[in-house]
Amino acid sequence: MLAASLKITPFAIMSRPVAGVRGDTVIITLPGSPKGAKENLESIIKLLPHACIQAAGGDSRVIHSGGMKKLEKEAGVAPHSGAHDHHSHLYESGGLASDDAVGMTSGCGHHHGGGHHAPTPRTKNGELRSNDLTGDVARRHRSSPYPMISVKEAHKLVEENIPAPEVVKKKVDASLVGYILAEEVRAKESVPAFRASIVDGYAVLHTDGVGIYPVVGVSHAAPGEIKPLEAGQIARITTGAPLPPGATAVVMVEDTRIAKTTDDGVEELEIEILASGLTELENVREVGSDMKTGDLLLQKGAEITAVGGEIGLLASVGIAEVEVYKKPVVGVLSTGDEIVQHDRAENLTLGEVRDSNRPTLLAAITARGFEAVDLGIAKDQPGTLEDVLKDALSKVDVIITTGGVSMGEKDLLKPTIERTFNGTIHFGRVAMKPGKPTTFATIPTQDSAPKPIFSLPGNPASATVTFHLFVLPALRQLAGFIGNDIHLAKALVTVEEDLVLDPRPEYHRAAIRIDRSGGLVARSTGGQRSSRIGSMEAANALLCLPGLSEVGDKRTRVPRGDKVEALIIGDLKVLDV
Ligand SMILES: Nc1ncnc2c1ncn2[C@@H]1O[C@H](COP(=O)(O)OP(=O)(O)O)[C@@H](O)[C@H]1O
Ligand SMILES: [Mg+2]
Repeated sequence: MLAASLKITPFAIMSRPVAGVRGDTVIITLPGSPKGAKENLESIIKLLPHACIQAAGGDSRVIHSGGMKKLEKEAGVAPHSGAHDHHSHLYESGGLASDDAVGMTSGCGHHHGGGHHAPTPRTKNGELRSNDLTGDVARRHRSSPYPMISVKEAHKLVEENIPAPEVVKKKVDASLVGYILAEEVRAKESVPAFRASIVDGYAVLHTDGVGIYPVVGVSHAAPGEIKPLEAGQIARITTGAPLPPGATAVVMVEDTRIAKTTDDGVEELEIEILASGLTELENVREVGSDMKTGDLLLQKGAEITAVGGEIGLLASVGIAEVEVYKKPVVGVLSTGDEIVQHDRAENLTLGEVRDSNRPTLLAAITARGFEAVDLGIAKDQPGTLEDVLKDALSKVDVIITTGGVSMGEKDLLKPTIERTFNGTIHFGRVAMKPGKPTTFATIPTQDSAPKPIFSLPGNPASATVTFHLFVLPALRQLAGFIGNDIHLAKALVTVEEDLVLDPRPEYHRAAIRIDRSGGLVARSTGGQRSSRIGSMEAANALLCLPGLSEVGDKRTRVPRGDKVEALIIGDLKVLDV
C-alpha cells in the first residue's frame, strides 16, 4: 500500500498502515481519508482472496497450483461469488465508511467467527455448542449443551479421531524402547557369521577318531587369520572362537589328555583325543544357525520393549536404524487464575491453589515413554488461552489442558477451541466419576492432520484418572499400538472391603496386590472425592464400579470378597502378610 501511495503523493511516507492476521481473519487498516482509503485498498485488492484463503488455513502450494476454487468452497465462500468478487463489490459500491480503520474479515471469516458472525456448522444441527464469550454472563448456558455419553462411546470417539501414526527412522539404541516397528525387519547378516566353537577344547576333523595328535595352532575368540587344519592335526580353541578352515568338530577339553609338552612344560605339543564317534559339527555353531541372512527378525507392529530382546536381536545382525511410528510429543497446560506454580516459596493468598496437575501429568507422560512439554499455567482470559494454545499447536502433537471445562463463566476451553480455533468438540461430558466434564476435541492445522486436545477437568483426581483412561490410550494409538494394546490392561480383582456404589460409573482408585494364592486383591485408597489428589497416592489400579443406574436397585454396594474389573495403571506388587 505504501509503495502504491508513494507513486501518487510523497505524503504517503507519513502514513503507517498495519496489517495482520488474527485467528483466520485478515485485518487491514486503511488511512482515514476517503481518497487514501480507496487508493490503498486498490493496491492490494487483487491479493485479498489469496490472503484470505491462506489465513483460513489453505495450503499455499495448492492455491498456487490452481486449487483455489476448491479451497474457496471449503473455506465457506459462496460458490456464486468468489472472495475476489465479494471484496471488489464492497469496494466499488463505496461500502467503506471513510473514517473507519477497516477490519476486513476474510471471505472465510465466519469460518472461525470470533463470535461476530454466523457460527460455523460444528454440530449436526449446525451450531456451536460452547458459550459465546462476547455475550453476557447472564446469557450463558445454565445446563451443559454437550450430551452426556458413556465411557465406551467416548473411547470410540477418541479412537476414530486420532490421526494416523507417522513413520520416522530411529537409531537402534536404548532410546528405541517403547516404539512400534513400522516395517518388517529381516536379518542383514547371519549369526554366527563364522563357524564357532561351543566349548573350550580342540578343533578336529570329526573323521580322525581317537588317538594322539599334534597341536598345530590356537584359535581364540578374537578376529584374525587362522591357519587351516589338515587331517591328523588339531588346534586348541576357546568358546566362541572361529574354527580353523578344514576343522569339522570340537572335542571338549574334558575329553582329552596331555600327551607331550615342551621341555619347560609350558606349551602343549601333543594331545590325546579320547572322545570317539564324533559327528560332523559336534560342539560347533554353524554359520547362520541362530539366524540366516534374510530371516524375518521382527514383524511390522512389534513393540520394542525394555525387557524383551528386541534391541539385542536388531543389534546382533548389525541393524543400525529402523522405521518406527513417531511417538507423540505431549504438551501439558494448567488453566485458572487461582493456580500458582507448585514450588512458589511464598505462602498462598486467599483463593490461590498450587498446581498439582501439571507436575503429575508431566511425570505420568514421561514415565510412559513419551516426550512431555511444559506449557505452564494460562490465566482464565480468552486472549491468554488463545496465545498459549496457538504456540502449543506449533510445538506439540497432543495438548492436554486441565481446568476450565465445567459450567463456570471462566470455563473458556470449549468456547476457545470451537470459536477461536475452529476445532471440533467430539465430546464434552462423560458419564463417569470422577471426570464428568472431560472434553476431547481436534483442532485443524495448516500442514498436518488435526491435532487432538484433551481438556481434562481441573480437580486433581479427575485429571489423573481421565489421563489414564482416555489420554494414554490415545497416545499409544498415535505411537502405532493397535487393538487391545492401546488400552489399559484389565484384570479381575477381589475387593477387600465393601465399596458403596455411586449413581455414575466410578473409577475407584485402588492399590492391588498379588496375594499368596496368586490372585489379585484390591484395597481402596480411601476418600474418593475428585479434589483429593491423595486418592491417587500409591494407586496402581482403577476399579470399574458400575453406576447405580446400571445395576438398578439390585444392590447399592460391592460387598467385600466380590470380584470387580480393575484397569491396571501401575506396577503389580506382592501383598505383605
Ligand atoms: N492445575 C491444578 N492443580 C490443582 N488444582 C487445580 C488445578 N486446576 C484446577 N484445579 C482445581 O480444580 C477445581 C476445578 O477447577 P475448574 O477450573 O473449575 O475445572 P473444571 O471446570 O475443569 O472442572 C478447582 O477447585 C480448581 O482450583
Ligand atoms: Mg478453572
